[in-house]
Amino acid sequence: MILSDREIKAAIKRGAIRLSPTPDESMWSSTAVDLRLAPQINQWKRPTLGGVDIPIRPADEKYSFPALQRECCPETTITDQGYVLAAGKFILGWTIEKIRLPHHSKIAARVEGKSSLARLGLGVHVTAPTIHAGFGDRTIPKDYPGNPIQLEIWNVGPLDIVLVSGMKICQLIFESVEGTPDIGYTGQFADQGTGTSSAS
Ligand SMILES: O=c1ccn([C@H]2C[C@H](O)[C@@H](COP(=O)(O)OP(=O)(O)OP(=O)(O)O)O2)c(=O)[nH]1
Repeated sequence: MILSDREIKAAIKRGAIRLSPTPDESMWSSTAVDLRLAPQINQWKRPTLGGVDIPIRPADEKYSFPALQRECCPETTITDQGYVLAAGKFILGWTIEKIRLPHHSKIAARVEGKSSLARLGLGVHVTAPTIHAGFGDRTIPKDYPGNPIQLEIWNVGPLDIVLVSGMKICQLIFESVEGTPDIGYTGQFADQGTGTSSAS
């Protein structure tokens, strides 16, 4: 079941969802909360060894997706003039907001686009919107704010689109999970955005 704004705020209050910084009033709608674009973006360049072989990569950290991202997806910063995402281009971005979903809280989320941007051809993920129960919750300290969400930003429209740091870029939809998951989120992106993984 999708949580209403009231339920999301109540969950934040009791610590079942952590979202920081706290969204301002302009970021709320009835069943979602907007998130903003951080200044750091990453652009893919071709790997030196040719194609990408993620499906057959050994489970060794040095061959992992985060390692590939470190090697082939250098970071740049959006300037005050903004970043022009040309028609047909694809970059990775981050949300300013960090999120933590304690897995015992039985809440998961989905990151989705905003219609006003989608109508221009701007997308924020490529078929992978799942934010797992337990995301951002691997680090134990109670006051740990969680991790940012990485956005797969693409422009399929005919116009170049200027991305500005701090703009509302996507929205989060929260869902209640039936039953308590056995495990939290321990996948390869568990530490993303913390400075300890490629995706930071
Ligand atoms: O647009 C998105 C979607 C997901 N995530 C984060 C939250 C999610 O909990 C985690 C893992 O997502 P997913 O399960 O889709 O990744 P995977 O490719 O299956 O990797 P793994 O199995 O290691 O988790 O990545 C993002 O940062 N951005």
